[in-house]
Amino acid sequence: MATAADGVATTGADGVTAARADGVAAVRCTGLTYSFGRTKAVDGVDLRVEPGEVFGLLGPNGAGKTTTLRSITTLLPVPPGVIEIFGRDAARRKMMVRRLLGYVPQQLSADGGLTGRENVDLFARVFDVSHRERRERVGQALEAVGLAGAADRLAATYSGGMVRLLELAQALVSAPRLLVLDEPTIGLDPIARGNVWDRITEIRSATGMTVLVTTHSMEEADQRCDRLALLHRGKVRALGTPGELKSGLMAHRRETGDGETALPSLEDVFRHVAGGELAGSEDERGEFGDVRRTRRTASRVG
Ligand SMILES: Nc1ncnc2c1ncn2[C@@H]1O[C@H](COP(=O)(O)OP(=O)(O)OP(=O)(O)O)[C@@H](O)[C@H]1O
Repeated sequence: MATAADGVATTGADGVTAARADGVAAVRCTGLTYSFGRTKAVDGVDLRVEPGEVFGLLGPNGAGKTTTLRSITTLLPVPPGVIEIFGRDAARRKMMVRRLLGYVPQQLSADGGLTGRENVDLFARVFDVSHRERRERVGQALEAVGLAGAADRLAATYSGGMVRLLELAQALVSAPRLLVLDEPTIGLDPIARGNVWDRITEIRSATGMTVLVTTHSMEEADQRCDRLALLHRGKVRALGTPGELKSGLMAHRRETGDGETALPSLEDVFRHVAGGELAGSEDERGEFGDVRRTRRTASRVG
């Protein structure tokens, strides 16, 4: 199984290989550590996300995924030399780094009392999109996520899937090079989930944008991500393409002769890596697979 945090993806958008030639990573974390009081949320994470890839961060509840994303997006303070975004130090050049990023947090970032267009326009102003370009960029972002027809309706009337797409448009309006998504499909039904991912995939293909995403869905991770890192208790426990992770576990099983010969699933890999903690779905830290959380994006807009 691939465990080195500096592994290189073998799959990705057409632009990836060329973009890698200059050796500058989209995201590079070196020994990222972050504590909340006595809780070490992230504990020495090394990560390298290549330009143009869809990189998934997985792990049980409390593994440190959101803290990692919030550090990368400069929302949490990190010392110089720990995080670089496209070669820029996130601590020393915070504003420059922020201009390269689009971020869709877990928490609701759309205002139900505004129309879809007004919501996206608000983000365009916050991200300092020039007045001259703003109208066109807002229209393009709404078009890219398939909300052009609903743009002038109040967001409060949107379905949960439409709200998530609106939040995606908000993050896209500044034309970021790195799109950071914290559980973009949580609380959505399978059709809405597929729709959100289809849009992300289309936009990535059209722009060559790098996507860093957290998800609890093994299926999404397997089908939609070029490479994955499994976080557990604040550390990277496994890293590689979905295929590498699965074949790595299969090879390990053969070596240890545990009798299981079928190709493991991604969930098997994570159970193997995180051990018994993933088994009890009632355990707050161990919950995995389909998260049975009650958060619903639509009701949050209300
Ligand atoms: N603001 C905070 N104050 C105190 N502790 C926090 C805070 N945010 C996170 N933590 C703790 O840090 C650890 C990592 O949390 P984090 O939210 O990064 O995990 P996660 O993998 O994103 O979990 P989830 O899948 O539930 O979103 C947990 O133990 C959590 O309780």
